Amino acid sequence: MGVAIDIRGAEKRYVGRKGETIALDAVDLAIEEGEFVAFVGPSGCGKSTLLNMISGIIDISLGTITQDGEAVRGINRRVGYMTQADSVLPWRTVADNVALPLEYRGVPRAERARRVSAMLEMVNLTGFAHAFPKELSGGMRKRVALAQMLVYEPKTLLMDEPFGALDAQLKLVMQAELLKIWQEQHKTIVFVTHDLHEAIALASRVVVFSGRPGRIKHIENVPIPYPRDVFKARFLPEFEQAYDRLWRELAPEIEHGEEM
Ligand SMILES: Nc1ncnc2c1ncn2[C@@H]1O[C@H](COP(=O)(O)OP(=O)(O)OP(=O)(O)O)[C@@H](O)[C@H]1O
Repeated sequence: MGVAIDIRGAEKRYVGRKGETIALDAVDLAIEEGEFVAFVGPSGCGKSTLLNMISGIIDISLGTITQDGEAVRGINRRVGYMTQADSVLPWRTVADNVALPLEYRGVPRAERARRVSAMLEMVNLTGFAHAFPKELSGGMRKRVALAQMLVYEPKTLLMDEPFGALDAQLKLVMQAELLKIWQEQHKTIVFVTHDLHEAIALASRVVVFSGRPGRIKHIENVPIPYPRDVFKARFLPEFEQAYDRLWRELAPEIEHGEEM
């Protein structure tokens, strides 16, 4: 197993009307192939900025990010990205939404149909191929977004609070499904969340960012073996210990809020 994503001295400065904002400062992190890493930190510490830089949507100001040994320049085609707002189009059916990334890549129609139906089966949406997004529940929409991200088989998944809007029970169901997919398909996952329980239940490492400018403050290895049961994991003593350590690191950052 090698390094999937290598972040070295990463810095991001935004220049706006009010002057310059240092969103991220001197971030060093190597994410191994097949790892599940969670990012936590106060609002505005640059978590989304870092995902955007890994995906190549925005440029890095200083430092380097490499994916599979190659510097990320421009859109990074090796990652699948699920942002907070899902990209499900209301005028397309579920199947046509899932097919979208394959259409962009010029995959022929027959192969598209085959891959879309396999993907819908994987996310338990087979009976909804011809439904429109407005006919779906919140959880089903998330599954469409998940299928859309997975359909072109990226090795690395970037997920920015993908389950943030779901109720607690549905969140657990989606977490369990994601862990299953991660284990079956040997993906590398970088997962941003505000929910410490979610970070510990899913990730092998939890990275805590400080308030702005975002720096890595602490990295916690979660000593809970896989396969994990997200429903039961939180009752393990290892979970509670990890939670205590992480909360001690995170709480002061949240209390200080953003440095204005
Ligand atoms: N395009 C931009 N122009 C100027 N400043 C920006 C821009 N995008 C983000 N910022 C600033 O950079 C900082 C980091 O933002 P970012 O969205 O990455 O944080 P975050 O940790 O993902 O926050 P949240 O948890 O609230 O989603 C914030 O202070 C934000 O205001």
